[in-house]
Amino acid sequence: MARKTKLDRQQLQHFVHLSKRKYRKQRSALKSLFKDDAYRIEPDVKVTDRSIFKYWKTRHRLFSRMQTKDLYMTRELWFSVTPESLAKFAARFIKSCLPDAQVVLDVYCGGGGNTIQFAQYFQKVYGVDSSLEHLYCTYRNAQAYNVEDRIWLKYGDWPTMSRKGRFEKLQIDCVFSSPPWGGPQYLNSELYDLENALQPRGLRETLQGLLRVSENVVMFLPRNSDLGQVSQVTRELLGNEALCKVIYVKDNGYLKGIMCFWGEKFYNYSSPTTTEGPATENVSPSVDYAIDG
Ligand SMILES: C[S@@+](CC[C@H](N)C(=O)[O-])C[C@H]1O[C@@H](n2cnc3c(N)ncnc32)[C@H](O)[C@@H]1O
Repeated sequence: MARKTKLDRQQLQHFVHLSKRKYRKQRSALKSLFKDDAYRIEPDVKVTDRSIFKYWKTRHRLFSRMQTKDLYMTRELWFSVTPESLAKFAARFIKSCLPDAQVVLDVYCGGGGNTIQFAQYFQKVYGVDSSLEHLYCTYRNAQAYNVEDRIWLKYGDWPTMSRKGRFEKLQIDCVFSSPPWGGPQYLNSELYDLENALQPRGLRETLQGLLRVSENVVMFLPRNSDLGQVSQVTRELLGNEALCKVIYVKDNGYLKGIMCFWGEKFYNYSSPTTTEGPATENVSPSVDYAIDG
């Protein structure tokens, strides 16, 4: 079947504001990406870049449809897409805790690992990223999962959007964020410093901005994150009695990171999930689980 490679008017609608005059340059760059069918990964055609070969070998863990469909990946996305099992877990857990939720915002949406899974469970998903190439990949990947009609992508720098109060009036039910961890060296130190190593802003500023959009916030953070900082920031921003649920998430038996949940509906929810894996640390005010997605 012929692949649709042109960006048409209907598709352009899903790139919020890009039809505006001030985004002329970005619109034309986006058209070129579509026209060139850029960053396409065909099933079973080996990647030539040796540095990403090990990621390519387990590509089905990133996107299960990579085995049968064309997906779209920049070099950076090979290292940073949330594995599908974890993205699915996050979407399902949020849906269980917030059954009436309809609108989710995915800040730092990358190649759509999370956006696509959210779109399977929620009516409308906004994705924000400062890389036009990544937004393009998100849209293409959403097409492979037939959920492109539910996603709305906004190009730009999140700290700037946050400062300007973008998304605050849109009645977002839950905001998810998977910020850059600063490359593979995030594991170099025993304890990951959430104020100084997290990109492009530290935990306090990031969480503060996300809480202005919704009272339900989820962040995907390194597994060696300093939970003392999580506790401190939670208390500072939400009061001494506030809680944050921290879930250790695994993919294929490997610990991939932690998911931090802020919002009453998350910590009052008792899930029928398994609790295997590393010993749970009771870092007040956090509640920890280990879950294999
Ligand atoms: C870890 S990746 C997100 C991966 C995503 N959850 C997925 O599954 O594909 C982080 C993303 O943040 C984006 N980013 C980095 N700095 C940004 C900024 N200042 N504003 C918006 N997006 C930014 C990067 O382009 C990258 O796509």
